Order: sequence, then C-alpha cells, then structure tokens
Amino acid sequence: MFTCTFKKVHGSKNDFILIDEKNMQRELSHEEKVKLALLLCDRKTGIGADGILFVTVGGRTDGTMSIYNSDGTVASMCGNGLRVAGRYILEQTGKEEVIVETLKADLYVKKYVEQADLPFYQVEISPILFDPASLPMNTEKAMIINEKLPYLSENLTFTALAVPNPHLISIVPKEILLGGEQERIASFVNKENQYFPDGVNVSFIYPIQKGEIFVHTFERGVGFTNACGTAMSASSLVAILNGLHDYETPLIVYNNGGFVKTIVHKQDDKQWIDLIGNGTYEFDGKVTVDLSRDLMIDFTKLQAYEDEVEQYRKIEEKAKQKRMEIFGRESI
Ligand SMILES: N[C@@H](CCC[C@H](N)C(=O)O)C(=O)O
Repeated sequence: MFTCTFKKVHGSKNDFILIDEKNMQRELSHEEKVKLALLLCDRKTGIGADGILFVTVGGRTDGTMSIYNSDGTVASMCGNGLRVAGRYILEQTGKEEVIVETLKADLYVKKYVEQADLPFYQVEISPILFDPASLPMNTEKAMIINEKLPYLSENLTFTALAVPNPHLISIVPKEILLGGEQERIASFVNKENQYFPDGVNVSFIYPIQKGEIFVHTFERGVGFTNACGTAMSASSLVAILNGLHDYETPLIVYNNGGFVKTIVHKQDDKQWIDLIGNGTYEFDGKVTVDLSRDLMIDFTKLQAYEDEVEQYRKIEEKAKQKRMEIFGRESI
C-alpha cells in the first residue's frame, strides 16, 4: 500500500497531480512512479490528469520538478506544470523568485505582478535547440524550419525544435485547424516510426491578428490537451520566425483552456522565452494505491480552493467567447 497527499492543479486547464515528495509515505522508484501516473491520471478510474508533477523543495537549487505524462512516459519539461510547481516552491520557501531544477535545465520562476485578479506566474523556457538530434528527429537536414515533410503532409510546412522537450509546429489556416489533419499527423509520429524515435508534441498555430495566436497541441504521452506550455512558447518563436510577431514583445496565446502571455527574448547569441499564465490550485487530496495490484484503493478531497477556481472560471469564460468569435465553436 502507498499513501500520499497531493494538490490537483492546472495551468491553462492542462491539469496535473502535484506531489511534494516529502508528503509521500516512502520514496518511489521510477517504475513505481510510472505505475502511479498510469493509475492516478486515468480519467475514468483514477483522479484524472494530463500528468504527475513530482516536486521537492530545497536542495542544490530552490527546488526540483519532474513530469510524468499520463501514459507513464517522462518528459524533460512542462511549461504549464512549472508555473504551478514554481508557485508551490515560491510559497514553501517564502522567496520572491526561485530557480527550479528540471531534467535538463535550471529554470527561473517568479510571481507576475501585473495580473491583478488572479495570480499569474512567469517561468523561463530554455534552452531552445534547433539541432534535429536534440528532439530527436532523424533527418539529413541541419535544421527543420518551415520545411515540407512529405511523409506527413503534401501541403503543410513544419518547424522542429526542442525547448528542450520536442515540438513539431505548423502554421495553418482555419479549415486545417478544424479538420482531422493534426490528429492524423500526431498519431503517426507518436507511434513507432523512423523519423521521431521518441515521439513528438505536435502543434498547429492559427494566427488571429497582430499580437495574438491560437495554439492547439497533441501532446506526446497524453493526446490532445487544453494547452501545452512549452508548445505555446515554441510556437511564439515560430510565429516570430514567420514575421507574425517580434522579439521582446508580449504575445497573447489563446488555447482551449484559456490564454497565456509569452515574450521571446534574443540577446546576443542567447534566446529564451518567458511563459506567463495562471498556476491554479483546484483542491488538496489524499490517495492510497496498491502498486503491486495496479489499484487505486481510496481518494479523498481534503480542501477545495473555491475562490481561485471561480476566478479562473471567469478567465476561461472570456477565452471561450473568444474561440466562439474566431471559430464559431467553444473548443477546437
Ligand atoms: N504539458 C506540458 C508538456 C508535457 C510533456 C510533453 N507531453 C512531452 O512529452 O514532451 C507543457 O505544458 O509544456
């Protein structure tokens, strides 16, 4: 039997079970964490989430975050997750800004003060890598920027980059965004294939107007999600590379769960992205599982964060209206 307390959280409705490792009855091996992700993230038989964020406070940096996708695979980063994990580490340390260790990089997080009604958090997305080996992607080319990939589509062009988890991104017209192309392409590259041996997150960008884009993502290890933070960050850079936006300038990125703000920085030879958005706590809970029998035994809600859930509901409502105006649908 294994018991732990957790927080159910979300960033743009990309939802997670956040577990502070100090609240676990005992340390879990990687294999046990995989099982826990499969059990708890299941939306029918578990608690339901896009992934588990394992967090520790203190250590070499102010804290650490690791992410297990709902299918049990491990990713190197999670932008929406880092906003909530960063918030948690900020609150636990009482600091104004923190550095969080993730699998491949130490990343900067702070509270974003311009947002009055609901606290927003700003997280650093870096490094940004175009070398196909860093995704990994098998190709002869040195970089994939607005390239046709005939094995995926005859018409669309794609940009491939790692931030540092892998993203394949295409700018598309409305009818393509609303059609079945994204699911077909994403399903192909996330099954066994010769081009993306570890799979890849696939995003479609729809440019709304100057300063605004919509991003829809099929996440590796999850499927379509309401939003993917690293994908929205990578898509912001892709928008700039295509002349749709400028460096050092805020961009509003709408998604199926709300919106975020991004700023892509370029200074000398260094590039990084600020991802700014909500980091919402929904409720605290306690769960008991039997990992040897792959069973969730018991799950109790301990405390609900009704005020912030209600505040977020207003943001969500506005974003829904925006999607209705643009696409004539509440969600994509
Ligand atoms: N939702 C995340 C990304 C989670 C990892 C991703 N599915 C992967 O496997 O690379 C985000 O907000 O960035």
